Amino acid sequence: MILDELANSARKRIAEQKKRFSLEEMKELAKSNNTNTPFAFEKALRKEGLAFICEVKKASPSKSIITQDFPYLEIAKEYEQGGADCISVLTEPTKFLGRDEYLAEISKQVKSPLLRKDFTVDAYMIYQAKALGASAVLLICALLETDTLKQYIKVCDNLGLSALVEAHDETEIASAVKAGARIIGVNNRNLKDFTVDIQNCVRLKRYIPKDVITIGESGIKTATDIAKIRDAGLDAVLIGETLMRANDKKKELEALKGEL
Ligand SMILES: O=C(O)c1ccccc1NCC(=O)[C@H](O)[C@H](O)COP(=O)(O)O
Repeated sequence: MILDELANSARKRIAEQKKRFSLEEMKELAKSNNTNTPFAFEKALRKEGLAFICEVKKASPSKSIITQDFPYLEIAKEYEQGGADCISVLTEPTKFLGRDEYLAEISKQVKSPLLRKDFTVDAYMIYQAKALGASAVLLICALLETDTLKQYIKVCDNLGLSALVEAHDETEIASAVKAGARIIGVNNRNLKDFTVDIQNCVRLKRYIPKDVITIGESGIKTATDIAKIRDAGLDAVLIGETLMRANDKKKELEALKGEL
Protein backbone atom coordinates (compact mmCIF):
# COMPACT_ATOMS: atom_id res chain seq x y z
CA MET A 1 0.00 0.00 0.00
CA ILE A 2 1.21 3.51 -0.82
CA LEU A 3 1.02 4.66 2.83
CA ASP A 4 3.37 1.86 3.90
CA GLU A 5 5.75 2.83 1.10
CA LEU A 6 5.68 6.47 2.21
CA ALA A 7 6.16 5.50 5.86
CA ASN A 8 9.09 3.19 5.08
CA SER A 9 10.77 5.81 3.00
CA ALA A 10 10.28 8.37 5.84
CA ARG A 11 11.89 5.93 8.32
CA LYS A 12 14.94 5.51 6.04
CA ARG A 13 15.22 9.25 5.47
CA ILE A 14 15.06 10.01 9.19
CA ALA A 15 17.65 7.33 9.99
CA GLU A 16 20.04 9.10 7.58
CA GLN A 17 19.20 12.55 8.97
CA LYS A 18 19.86 11.38 12.53
CA LYS A 19 23.46 10.69 11.49
CA ARG A 20 23.83 14.39 10.70
CA PHE A 21 21.79 15.79 13.63
CA SER A 22 21.10 13.57 16.64
CA LEU A 23 17.72 13.71 18.36
CA GLU A 24 19.26 15.86 21.11
CA GLU A 25 20.68 18.28 18.52
CA MET A 26 17.33 18.42 16.70
CA LYS A 27 15.58 19.21 20.00
CA GLU A 28 18.02 22.12 20.50
CA LEU A 29 17.36 23.38 16.95
CA ALA A 30 13.60 23.16 17.61
CA LYS A 31 13.94 25.06 20.88
CA SER A 32 16.00 27.81 19.28
CA ASN A 33 13.45 28.50 16.52
CA ASN A 34 11.05 30.84 18.28
CA THR A 35 9.74 32.75 15.28
CA ASN A 36 6.18 31.41 15.54
CA THR A 37 3.41 32.24 18.01
CA PRO A 38 2.59 29.03 19.96
CA PHE A 39 -0.36 27.14 18.45
CA ALA A 40 -0.70 29.74 15.65
CA PHE A 41 -2.20 27.10 13.31
CA GLU A 42 -4.98 26.18 15.72
CA LYS A 43 -5.68 29.83 16.53
CA ALA A 44 -5.97 30.70 12.83
CA LEU A 45 -8.52 27.90 12.31
CA ARG A 46 -10.69 28.96 15.27
CA LYS A 47 -11.97 31.98 13.35
CA GLU A 48 -15.58 32.85 12.54
CA GLY A 49 -16.55 31.17 9.27
CA LEU A 50 -14.75 28.59 7.16
CA ALA A 51 -10.94 28.72 7.23
CA PHE A 52 -8.82 27.95 4.16
CA ILE A 53 -5.62 25.91 4.22
CA CYS A 54 -3.88 26.13 0.85
CA GLU A 55 -1.32 23.56 -0.17
CA VAL A 56 2.03 23.94 -1.91
CA LYS A 57 2.73 20.65 -3.74
CA LYS A 58 4.42 19.75 -6.98
CA ALA A 59 3.30 16.13 -7.31
CA SER A 60 1.37 13.39 -5.59
CA PRO A 61 1.13 9.59 -5.77
CA SER A 62 -2.37 9.76 -7.30
CA LYS A 63 -1.64 12.49 -9.86
CA SER A 64 2.15 12.26 -10.43
CA ILE A 65 3.49 15.66 -11.53
CA ILE A 66 0.79 18.31 -11.00
CA THR A 67 2.88 21.23 -12.21
CA GLN A 68 6.32 21.50 -13.80
CA ASP A 69 6.45 25.19 -12.97
CA PHE A 70 6.92 25.28 -9.19
CA PRO A 71 7.97 28.68 -7.80
CA TYR A 72 7.06 27.58 -4.25
CA LEU A 73 7.87 30.91 -2.59
CA GLU A 74 5.74 32.88 -5.02
CA ILE A 75 2.92 30.34 -4.64
CA ALA A 76 2.94 30.70 -0.85
CA LYS A 77 2.94 34.49 -1.15
CA GLU A 78 0.04 34.38 -3.62
CA TYR A 79 -1.94 32.19 -1.21
CA GLU A 80 -1.31 34.69 1.57
CA GLN A 81 -2.40 37.58 -0.63
CA GLY A 82 -5.52 35.64 -1.65
CA GLY A 83 -6.53 35.31 2.02
CA ALA A 84 -5.31 31.82 3.00
CA ASP A 85 -5.58 31.30 6.76
CA CYS A 86 -2.82 28.67 6.80
CA ILE A 87 -0.48 27.10 4.25
CA SER A 88 0.39 23.42 3.92
CA VAL A 89 3.84 22.62 2.52
CA LEU A 90 4.74 19.15 1.27
CA THR A 91 8.22 18.11 2.40
CA GLU A 92 7.93 14.43 1.41
CA PRO A 93 10.55 13.97 -1.36
CA THR A 94 9.87 10.64 -3.10
CA LYS A 95 6.27 10.88 -4.35
CA PHE A 96 5.34 14.51 -3.67
CA LEU A 97 8.75 15.89 -4.71
CA GLY A 98 8.75 18.09 -1.61
CA ARG A 99 11.80 19.34 0.31
CA ASP A 100 12.45 20.49 3.86
CA GLU A 101 14.10 23.58 2.37
CA TYR A 102 10.79 24.69 0.79
CA LEU A 103 9.24 24.86 4.24
CA ALA A 104 12.24 26.61 5.81
CA GLU A 105 12.34 29.25 3.06
CA ILE A 106 8.59 29.82 3.02
CA SER A 107 8.57 30.26 6.81
CA LYS A 108 11.01 33.14 6.46
CA GLN A 109 8.88 34.94 3.87
CA VAL A 110 5.23 34.49 4.86
CA LYS A 111 3.40 35.15 8.11
CA SER A 112 0.63 32.52 7.70
CA PRO A 113 0.95 29.49 10.01
CA LEU A 114 2.53 26.56 8.14
CA LEU A 115 1.64 22.87 8.23
CA ARG A 116 4.52 20.50 7.55
CA LYS A 117 2.83 17.94 5.29
CA ASP A 118 4.81 14.76 5.66
CA PHE A 119 4.40 11.21 6.92
CA THR A 120 5.28 11.50 10.59
CA VAL A 121 6.60 8.16 11.80
CA ASP A 122 9.12 9.31 14.42
CA ALA A 123 8.98 12.04 17.09
CA TYR A 124 12.23 13.34 15.56
CA MET A 125 10.15 14.67 12.65
CA ILE A 126 8.08 16.81 15.03
CA TYR A 127 11.17 18.54 16.46
CA GLN A 128 12.45 18.89 12.90
CA ALA A 129 9.16 20.52 11.82
CA LYS A 130 9.52 23.14 14.56
CA ALA A 131 13.17 23.73 13.61
CA LEU A 132 12.08 24.27 9.98
CA GLY A 133 9.53 26.92 11.00
CA ALA A 134 6.27 24.94 10.92
CA SER A 135 3.34 25.67 13.22
CA ALA A 136 1.72 22.27 12.73
CA VAL A 137 2.43 18.66 11.78
CA LEU A 138 0.34 15.93 10.20
CA LEU A 139 -0.37 12.75 12.19
CA ILE A 140 -2.14 10.05 10.15
CA CYS A 141 -4.35 7.59 12.07
CA ALA A 142 -3.79 4.88 9.46
CA LEU A 143 -0.06 4.99 10.31
CA LEU A 144 -0.07 5.55 14.08
CA GLU A 145 -1.62 3.60 16.96
CA THR A 146 -3.76 5.56 19.43
CA ASP A 147 -1.01 5.51 22.09
CA THR A 148 1.56 6.81 19.61
CA LEU A 149 -0.84 9.54 18.49
CA LYS A 150 -1.28 10.54 22.14
CA GLN A 151 2.47 10.59 22.70
CA TYR A 152 3.11 12.68 19.54
CA ILE A 153 0.32 15.14 20.43
CA LYS A 154 2.09 15.63 23.78
CA VAL A 155 5.39 16.33 22.01
CA CYS A 156 3.55 18.88 19.83
CA ASP A 157 1.93 20.50 22.89
CA ASN A 158 5.30 20.91 24.59
CA LEU A 159 6.66 22.64 21.46
CA GLY A 160 3.62 24.90 20.88
CA LEU A 161 2.91 23.05 17.63
CA SER A 162 -0.57 22.03 16.50
CA ALA A 163 -1.27 18.43 15.51
CA LEU A 164 -3.57 17.86 12.54
CA VAL A 165 -4.76 14.29 13.09
CA GLU A 166 -6.01 12.78 9.82
CA ALA A 167 -8.75 10.15 9.64
CA HIS A 168 -10.65 8.55 6.79
CA ASP A 169 -13.38 6.61 8.59
CA GLU A 170 -15.32 6.31 11.85
CA THR A 171 -12.80 3.95 13.50
CA GLU A 172 -9.91 6.31 12.80
CA ILE A 173 -11.92 9.26 14.12
CA ALA A 174 -12.54 7.32 17.35
CA SER A 175 -8.78 6.75 17.67
CA ALA A 176 -8.05 10.46 17.04
CA VAL A 177 -10.61 11.51 19.67
CA LYS A 178 -9.29 8.98 22.21
CA ALA A 179 -5.77 10.30 21.64
CA GLY A 180 -6.95 13.82 22.52
CA ALA A 181 -6.82 15.40 19.05
CA ARG A 182 -7.96 19.03 18.98
CA ILE A 183 -7.83 19.17 15.18
CA ILE A 184 -9.14 16.34 13.01
CA GLY A 185 -8.83 16.33 9.23
CA VAL A 186 -11.23 14.02 7.44
CA ASN A 187 -9.63 12.86 4.21
CA ASN A 188 -12.03 12.50 1.28
CA ARG A 189 -9.38 10.48 -0.56
CA ASN A 190 -9.21 6.76 0.11
CA LEU A 191 -5.47 6.18 0.24
CA LYS A 192 -5.85 2.51 -0.69
CA ASP A 193 -7.42 3.07 -4.11
CA PHE A 194 -7.21 6.89 -4.50
CA THR A 195 -10.95 7.29 -5.04
CA VAL A 196 -12.28 10.63 -3.82
CA ASP A 197 -15.69 11.19 -2.27
CA ILE A 198 -16.28 14.77 -1.22
CA GLN A 199 -19.24 13.65 0.91
CA ASN A 200 -16.94 11.65 3.21
CA CYS A 201 -16.08 14.62 5.45
CA VAL A 202 -19.71 15.78 5.42
CA ARG A 203 -20.93 12.31 6.47
CA LEU A 204 -18.34 11.81 9.21
CA LYS A 205 -18.62 15.27 10.80
CA ARG A 206 -21.24 13.99 13.29
CA TYR A 207 -18.70 11.61 14.91
CA ILE A 208 -16.38 14.47 15.85
CA PRO A 209 -16.94 16.34 19.15
CA LYS A 210 -18.11 19.93 18.69
CA ASP A 211 -15.07 21.51 20.36
CA VAL A 212 -12.67 19.72 17.96
CA ILE A 213 -11.69 21.69 14.85
CA THR A 214 -12.76 19.69 11.79
CA ILE A 215 -11.09 20.03 8.40
CA GLY A 216 -12.41 18.67 5.09
CA GLU A 217 -9.43 17.45 3.05
CA SER A 218 -8.83 16.47 -0.59
CA GLY A 219 -10.71 16.58 -3.85
CA ILE A 220 -12.21 20.05 -3.28
CA LYS A 221 -12.67 21.68 -6.68
CA THR A 222 -15.52 24.18 -6.68
CA ALA A 223 -17.36 26.78 -4.62
CA THR A 224 -20.27 24.30 -4.58
CA ASP A 225 -18.06 21.67 -2.87
CA ILE A 226 -17.07 24.30 -0.34
CA ALA A 227 -20.69 25.33 0.29
CA LYS A 228 -21.56 21.67 1.10
CA ILE A 229 -18.67 21.46 3.57
CA ARG A 230 -19.54 24.81 5.16
CA ASP A 231 -23.22 23.83 5.47
CA ALA A 232 -22.24 20.57 7.21
CA GLY A 233 -20.58 22.67 9.93
CA LEU A 234 -16.91 21.91 9.27
CA ASP A 235 -14.41 24.56 10.33
CA ALA A 236 -11.87 24.46 7.50
CA VAL A 237 -10.93 23.08 4.11
CA LEU A 238 -7.55 21.90 2.83
CA ILE A 239 -7.09 22.46 -0.90
CA GLY A 240 -4.11 21.36 -2.97
CA GLU A 241 -4.47 20.30 -6.60
CA THR A 242 -7.21 22.75 -7.60
CA LEU A 243 -5.06 25.71 -6.56
CA MET A 244 -1.81 24.21 -7.86
CA ARG A 245 -3.36 23.85 -11.34
CA ALA A 246 -4.71 27.41 -11.40
CA ASN A 247 -2.69 29.95 -13.36
CA ASP A 248 -3.92 32.78 -11.15
CA LYS A 249 -3.93 31.24 -7.67
CA LYS A 250 -5.03 34.39 -5.86
CA LYS A 251 -8.03 34.74 -8.16
CA GLU A 252 -8.89 31.02 -7.86
CA LEU A 253 -8.76 31.21 -4.07
CA GLU A 254 -10.94 34.30 -4.04
CA ALA A 255 -13.43 32.50 -6.31
CA LEU A 256 -13.48 29.42 -4.06
CA LYS A 257 -14.06 31.69 -1.06
CA GLY A 258 -16.99 33.22 -2.92
CA GLU A 259 -15.39 36.65 -3.07
CA LEU A 260 -15.60 37.08 -6.88
O1 LIG B 1 -2.85 12.90 -2.95
C1 LIG B 1 -2.40 11.73 -2.95
O2 LIG B 1 -2.24 11.08 -3.98
C2 LIG B 1 -1.98 11.10 -1.66
C3 LIG B 1 -1.57 9.77 -1.67
C4 LIG B 1 -1.13 9.17 -0.50
C5 LIG B 1 -1.11 9.87 0.68
C6 LIG B 1 -1.54 11.20 0.70
C7 LIG B 1 -1.97 11.80 -0.46
N1 LIG B 1 -2.37 13.12 -0.48
C8 LIG B 1 -2.09 14.01 0.58
C9 LIG B 1 -3.19 14.93 0.87
O3 LIG B 1 -3.69 14.83 1.98
C10 LIG B 1 -3.57 15.97 -0.12
O4 LIG B 1 -2.40 16.52 -0.60
C11 LIG B 1 -4.43 17.09 0.49
O5 LIG B 1 -5.50 16.61 1.22
C12 LIG B 1 -4.95 17.99 -0.64
O6 LIG B 1 -5.70 17.22 -1.55
P1 LIG B 1 -6.09 17.77 -3.00
O7 LIG B 1 -6.83 19.06 -2.80
O8 LIG B 1 -6.94 16.72 -3.59
O9 LIG B 1 -4.82 18.00 -3.74
